[in-house]
Amino acid sequence: MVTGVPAAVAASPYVELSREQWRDLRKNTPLTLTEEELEELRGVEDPIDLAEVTDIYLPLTRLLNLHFTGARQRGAAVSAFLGERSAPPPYVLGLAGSVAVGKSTTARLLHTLLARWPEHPNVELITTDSFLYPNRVLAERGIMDRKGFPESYDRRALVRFVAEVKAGAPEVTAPVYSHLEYDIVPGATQTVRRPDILIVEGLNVLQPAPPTSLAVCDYFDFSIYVDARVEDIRHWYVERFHKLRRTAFSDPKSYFRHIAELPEDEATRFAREVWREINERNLVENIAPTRGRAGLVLHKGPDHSVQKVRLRRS
Ligand SMILES: Nc1ncnc2c1ncn2[C@@H]1O[C@H](COP(=O)(O)OP(=O)(O)O)[C@@H](O)[C@H]1O
Ligand SMILES: CC(C)(COP(=O)(O)O)[C@@H](O)C(=O)NCCC(=O)O
Repeated sequence: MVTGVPAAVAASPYVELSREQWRDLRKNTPLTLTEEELEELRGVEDPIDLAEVTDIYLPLTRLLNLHFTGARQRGAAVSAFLGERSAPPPYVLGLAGSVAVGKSTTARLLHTLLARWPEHPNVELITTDSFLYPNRVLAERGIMDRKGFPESYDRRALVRFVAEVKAGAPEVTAPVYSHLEYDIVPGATQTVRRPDILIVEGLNVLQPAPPTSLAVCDYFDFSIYVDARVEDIRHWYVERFHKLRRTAFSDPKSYFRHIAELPEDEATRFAREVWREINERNLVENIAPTRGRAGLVLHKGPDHSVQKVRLRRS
């Protein structure tokens, strides 16, 4: 095979690119973040490095910018046909993957990088945890240990939210979930105001719709699945748990404040159990089976660096 040419995956709509092949597709996309800005963006939680931004995320924003432009042109063609002069609808980008695979980190980076393009300065981000049922409802239904499974979400409210944004509503509001309190915050809302791009990040955003209704992914212009080996994700989950134990869990408002006082080995045991009984099950049963629906799959190695990219051609 000629090197540099992406491999077509046998009997699959994807082309597979190595990290190097993908990196070269950055072409002349300018570097839009300095080391200082990256520092500001990553905060204490995200030790993402600049090479990862330049090699992986800049080519990705170039692809998304081209795709966005194509979607706008298609929208304009339909408007011309209808003789309308309406504003173009927001471009909706879905971002899926396991708990702890790095979805929030990827979403935050894309948010910042995409907003630097003149064609789409107004980027909004919503995470599907906003549409989890409050703990009271989960407890009433006996599914407190199923948080993150499809049935723990108010899926109709989520679909309605994205449908309204996509329809160009001037203001659409969503509830707010607090990871600290491990619950929906009563009365709190966030508002999305006609963005150029809406990023919808969550475990189950690629789940197909039940018969006779629509799913949130029916409104996506493009979608990304963040992938890694289960053993690596488990390790990141436990590592993040310990990091949180030293920081957020010691807050008196934290749902997990009792964990901050546990000895290290007991906390590890607890984190592994939550991983195994909730998050890994959800990954295997519900999340991983949706990977083949994504427009792009980013496959990470054990150090979080993206090693392989699969891009759907059709
Ligand atoms: N590119 C990266 N480089 C280094 N660490 C990362 C990267 N992406 C995520 N992480 C770390 O992995 C853990 C899980 O990432 P996070 O974005 O919180 O996952 P999710 O939103 O999928 O639950 C966090 O501790 C985060 O800091
Ligand atoms: C809040 C989550 C369900 C993720 O929600 P998402 O925004 O992906 O819809 C997840 O982070 C979570 O809390 N899972 C429950 C098990 C656990 O505590 O790890």
